[in-house]
Amino acid sequence: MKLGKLCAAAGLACPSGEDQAVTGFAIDHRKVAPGTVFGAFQGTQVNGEDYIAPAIAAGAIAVVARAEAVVEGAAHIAVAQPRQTFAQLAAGFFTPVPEHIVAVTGTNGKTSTAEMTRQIWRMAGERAASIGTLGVTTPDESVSTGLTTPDIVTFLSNMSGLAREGVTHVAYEASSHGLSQYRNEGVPVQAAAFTNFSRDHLDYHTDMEDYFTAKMRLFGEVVSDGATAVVWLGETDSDWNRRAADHARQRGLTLLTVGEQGEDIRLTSRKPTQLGQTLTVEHAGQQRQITLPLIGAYQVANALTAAGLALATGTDASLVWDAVARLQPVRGRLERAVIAPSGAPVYIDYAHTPDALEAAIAALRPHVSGRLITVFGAGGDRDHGKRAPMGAAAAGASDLVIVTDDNPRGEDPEEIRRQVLEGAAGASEVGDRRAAIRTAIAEAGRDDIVLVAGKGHEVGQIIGSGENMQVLPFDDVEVARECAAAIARGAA
Ligand SMILES: CC(=O)N[C@H]1[C@@H](OP(=O)(O)OP(=O)(O)OC[C@H]2O[C@@H](n3ccc(=O)[nH]c3=O)[C@H](O)[C@@H]2O)O[C@H](CO)[C@@H](O)[C@@H]1O[C@H](C)C(=O)N[C@@H](C)C(=O)N[C@H](CCC(=O)O)C(=O)O
Ligand SMILES: Nc1ncnc2c1ncn2[C@@H]1O[C@H](COP(=O)(O)OP(=O)(O)OP(=O)(O)O)[C@@H](O)[C@H]1O
Ligand SMILES: N[C@H](CCC[C@H](N)C(=O)O)C(=O)O
Ligand SMILES: [Mg+2]
Repeated sequence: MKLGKLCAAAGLACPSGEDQAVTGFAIDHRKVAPGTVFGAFQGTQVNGEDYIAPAIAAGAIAVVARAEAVVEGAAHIAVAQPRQTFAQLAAGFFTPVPEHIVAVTGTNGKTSTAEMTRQIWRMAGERAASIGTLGVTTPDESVSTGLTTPDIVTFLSNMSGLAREGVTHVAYEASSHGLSQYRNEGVPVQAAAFTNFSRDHLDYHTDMEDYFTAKMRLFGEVVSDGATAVVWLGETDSDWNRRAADHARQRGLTLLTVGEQGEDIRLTSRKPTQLGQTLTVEHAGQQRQITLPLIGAYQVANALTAAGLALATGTDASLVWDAVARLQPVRGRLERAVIAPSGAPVYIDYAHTPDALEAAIAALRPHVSGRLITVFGAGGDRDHGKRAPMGAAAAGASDLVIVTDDNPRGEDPEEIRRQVLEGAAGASEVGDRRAAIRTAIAEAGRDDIVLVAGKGHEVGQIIGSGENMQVLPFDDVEVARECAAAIARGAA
């Protein structure tokens, strides 16, 4: 494809080299091959503009960068917002893309909602995929990308790769980092959902308003004109969710509200049963009773939001509601790893914010007659301010709390635990995560439940950063099973 044609498709004037053939796109100079368009971005660690000369030496034919950047020997596509322009240009190259694309944002519930949307489509007979924290999940396989929102080149090449494999429906997870760095756009988005909003990532965003503004780019700029915005409006009023709905209205999107206070999919009752919950839902003038085979109010929110997304892409309503009743658990989200020798079930959950810990504990509470024992920690090199509130959320709602390590990265694990413990009155501390899980399982009696939170589907403990970073194999589900087996054998 010619550079001039790609520029024209993105509505840009091509400064030079119109007839040159573009062979690919890269944002890292080490991935540049002859014929590549290079995006030079100012990052959090380094300035990509410093790599323009080596990128050109490696064969870049055009560079998207600020006007101030020095570009010699290649076309300089000079713009104020290089990340956005690069995404628009690359979108013309990575085609075609699946016909039905939806996105999910919010502090918690993005992965679950995207994955459930994929499941609903699949059960309705569509070839569907999802892109998010769990990686790229297609009808045939699941491949990890390492980030929730991959970089823009990986994102767009995945989209066009999926279309070539015959995938017609994709749900992707739009993290606030991804949205503010223009890592997930350039494709027509037919519908987008907003799940909820609470504290996270204030190491990256200056405050909650800044974090919210990043998320609202989804409704404001990323979705197509005339798209549908699916907004969760739960039992307890959230100003953030109301504001998200207002943003959607202001943009002229079709608003589909879901939840106890939702108008389009209204949840009128929810009764926990032993293996799931019975829901009464009103949609399109009909009342339906649905048996959701998952526990936890939070999974109801995600399942109904996913139903809203599927409906917005034209999936038949009766197929959608039948599928909701057959949803499979999402890996690492209230996943029951094992039943301890005492009879206590051990659940693994990805809760890593104060709000998520509260939601996960509330999900298990109706199922405990004894004590709820929570094991968790907070990630290193991430928002410090959420640590004490996480401690408070866990201590406030559990009967016993063990604070442990969760990806200390470049920080001193003891100091992270200390910050968590500041909010967790009465909690105990066991730094080694395996020992903490073993202690909790050994302590649990027949009527108790153990919740191990923070890592969910993750399979490694990240220790150190930069060149000293190590990922030690660690899977909460496996470790819980091993500890339960060791306790059963009477091993110390
Ligand atoms: C803070 C953050 O979001 N960083 C991400 C961001 O990096 P950045 O733009 O700041 O990049 P940088 O390292 O400063 O480099 C600047 C530019 O120079 C380029 N470069 C750099 C070095 C070099 O030798 N040559 C070169 O060309 C880089 O490719 C980059 O374009 O863009 C990179 C490429 O897309 C990401 O890999 C990187 O993720 C880092 C590893 C990360 O840990 N991100 C986490 C915080 C994250 O993004 N998490 C979110 C949300 C989590 C959630 O679900 O809640 C996610 O979406 O995964
Ligand atoms: N709708 C919800 N409301 C509140 N908490 C939730 C909700 N959905 C999920 N959670 C909690 O958040 C955790 C993470 O869920 P999930 O992975 O779906 O969210 P996410 O938004 O993708 O997270 P991340 O930002 O890390 O990618 C769950 O394990 C659960 O504890
Ligand atoms: N996507 C989230 C994952 C956090 C999971 C937790 N295990 C941690 O390492 O903090 C983040 O990067 O903040
Ligand atoms: Mg996620």
